[in-house]
Amino acid sequence: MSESKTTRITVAGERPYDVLVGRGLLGELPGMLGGEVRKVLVVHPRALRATGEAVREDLVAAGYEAVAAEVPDDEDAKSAQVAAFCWGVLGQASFTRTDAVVAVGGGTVTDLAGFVAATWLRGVRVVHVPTTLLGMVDAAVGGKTGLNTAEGKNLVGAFHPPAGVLCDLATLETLPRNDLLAGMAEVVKCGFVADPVILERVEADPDAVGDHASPLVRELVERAVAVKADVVGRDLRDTGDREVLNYGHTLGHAIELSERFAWRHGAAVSVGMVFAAELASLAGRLDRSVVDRHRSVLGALGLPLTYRGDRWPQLLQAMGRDKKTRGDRLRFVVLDDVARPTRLEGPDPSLLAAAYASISRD
Ligand SMILES: NC(=O)c1ccc[n+]([C@@H]2O[C@H](COP(=O)([O-])OP(=O)(O)OC[C@H]3O[C@@H](n4cnc5c(N)ncnc54)[C@H](O)[C@@H]3O)[C@@H](O)[C@H]2O)c1
Ligand SMILES: O=C(O)C(=O)C[C@@H](O)[C@H](O)[C@H](O)COP(=O)(O)O
Ligand SMILES: [Zn+2]
Repeated sequence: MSESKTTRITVAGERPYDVLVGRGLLGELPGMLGGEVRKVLVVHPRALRATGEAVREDLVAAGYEAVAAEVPDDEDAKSAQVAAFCWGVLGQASFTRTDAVVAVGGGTVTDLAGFVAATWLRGVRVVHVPTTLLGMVDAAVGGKTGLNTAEGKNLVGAFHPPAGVLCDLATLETLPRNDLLAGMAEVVKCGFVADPVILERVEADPDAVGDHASPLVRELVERAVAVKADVVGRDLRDTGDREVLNYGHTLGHAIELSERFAWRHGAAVSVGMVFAAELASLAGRLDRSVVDRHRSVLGALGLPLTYRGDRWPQLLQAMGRDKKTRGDRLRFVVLDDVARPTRLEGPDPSLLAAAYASISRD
């Protein structure tokens, strides 16, 4: 894990692909696009206009016909309207099945661009260039794509693995600290469900976690990508093992809807993990010390641990639309211990209310 070299993590599957972690990785883009590609759509958010344009110009200089699609920042990118705008650009430029999409941005942009690539002509190649920590450690890896609807988070989507992922750590230089720390919620998630060393590293030096240039951040990116690559390599389509990556998301996604998508995803997942830990403890499965550890690790990163008490009825309704729900039976990823994830199926409503009471505030 040296600072100068590039780390390659391969994701297994029908078409294995590489996630590269390092600095100055854009030169790898043509290799990841593959020999057949002639046209490339570069999808980027408004905030990254200069970066998106630089990527487009590099591709033109490398002999591609490259066009850009600038999309809104944040969750506004993940809508059917924005996907339709991208389809329009692809259609106007006559993209064929041997052409490709490149996503340059955070998780919202990789989710959108991945969905556009999954649906254009029923599937063209996509390469992700994540520019947020969350994008690098989670959203760009694994092939889940998604759009939000008025009723909830990621309710529309497809499984469409990328041809490759370039995690260029230099892009984190401009990322606001709050966004870096929100992304760390997903890193901590990987620690709780699979890799306890992540938790030990964060506990040992929480200040370094907020410094994008620290070697610790690089190690955490590599560890989290390794966890995700291992899980999605075994269960791309979320039929079993992959559910563990949804730890904290049942309540987390409901909070995002309740906040009309104004909260960062990682912040909502942070509260969701504390809730899941309390639930597991009340169900007699998880030791209190591990619940306390959730609060101390996430709290040390300045992530939220509580949510509004008055929103419980709406949250409960939104959780009914979670993808793990079967019929009217809510299902939660919970822990028996650190790195021992399991499921809690159809918990009693009083248990859910008690767990929520322990994380709610006025
Ligand atoms: N598909 C998956 O497996 C998966 C996994 C985890 C999260 N997600 C999704 O990812 C999304 C969250 O992603 P996110 O936290 O990256 O949010 P985001 O994409 O909204 O990015 C956060 C903000 O940072 C800006 N930004 C991006 N890169 C920047 C940079 N280098 N410098 C300065 N500003 C920059 C963006 O324009 C945006 O305003 C959610 O929609 C979530 O559902 C998907
Ligand atoms: O990759 C997965 O699987 C995950 O659950 C990772 C999550 O961090 C991510 O937020 C994902 O988009 C949630 O998926 P969903 O199926 O609950 O929409
Ligand atoms: Zn997530």
